[in-house]
Amino acid sequence: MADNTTPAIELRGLCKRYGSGDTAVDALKGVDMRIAPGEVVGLVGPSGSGKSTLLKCLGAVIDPTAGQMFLGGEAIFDGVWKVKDLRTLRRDRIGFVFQAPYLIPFLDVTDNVALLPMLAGKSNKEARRRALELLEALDVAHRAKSNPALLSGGEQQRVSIARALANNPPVILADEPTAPLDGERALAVVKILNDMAQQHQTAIIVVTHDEKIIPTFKRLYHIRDGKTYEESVGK
Ligand SMILES: Nc1ncnc2c1ncn2[C@@H]1O[C@H](COP(=O)(O)OP(=O)(O)OP(=O)(O)O)[C@@H](O)[C@H]1O
Repeated sequence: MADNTTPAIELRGLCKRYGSGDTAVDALKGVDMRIAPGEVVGLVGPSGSGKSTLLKCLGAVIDPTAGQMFLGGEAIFDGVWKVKDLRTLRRDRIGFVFQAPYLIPFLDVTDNVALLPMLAGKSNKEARRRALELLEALDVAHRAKSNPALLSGGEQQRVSIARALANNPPVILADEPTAPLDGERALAVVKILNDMAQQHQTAIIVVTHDEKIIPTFKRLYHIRDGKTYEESVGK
């Protein structure tokens, strides 16, 4: 990453300890990371190495124990949370894509995507316009009025990506987003994430075990025993 860019995400010495005393587990032991706006990086590591813990800290779902986290140059954690309203931080500044799409079954596809902008204060009409624009971009607009359960796995995952992008967050955290998809669909999802990152200058971290997509990352972070190691693949 170029040194003169303010990173979209920066971690300095991030630590997470679960529990205390004899049973304490140090899941993150001083993690450093810098990710530029528009960059998509992979995060790989064996089971139990700390991948989920890192995403949960970054997503403000759990509290780190020590270290610093910055979003767009702003310290959001520095030993303690520096932002008062973590719910708003999660809603407006971080998009999540999970292994399972977790679409709401009683809302149609458009409303699944429009829900977050509505919660963020957009009018119904504006939120639905934004949702349709994203569904169009993700090539799933023909399913806009469908019940999500009727979509294929690949279509559902594209809808969940549209939902993650709906509030235009500067950061997207994707946890095994291609795990249930076959090779072609997995690569299509990675291409969408890369295109979206470029178009919107979104920084994206993709946690993955998926051998099909690992070679597509220009930068990979390996995590082992709570420490990260960077690999520049230089595609
Ligand atoms: N709530 C918790 N309480 C105590 N220990 C935990 C908790 N969550 C995770 N751990 C421990 O922290 C370490 C890192 O776990 P984490 O789930 O972050 O790994 P991971 O790399 O995501 O693993 P996987 O690929 O299997 O999902 C492991 O030793 C795990 O047992």
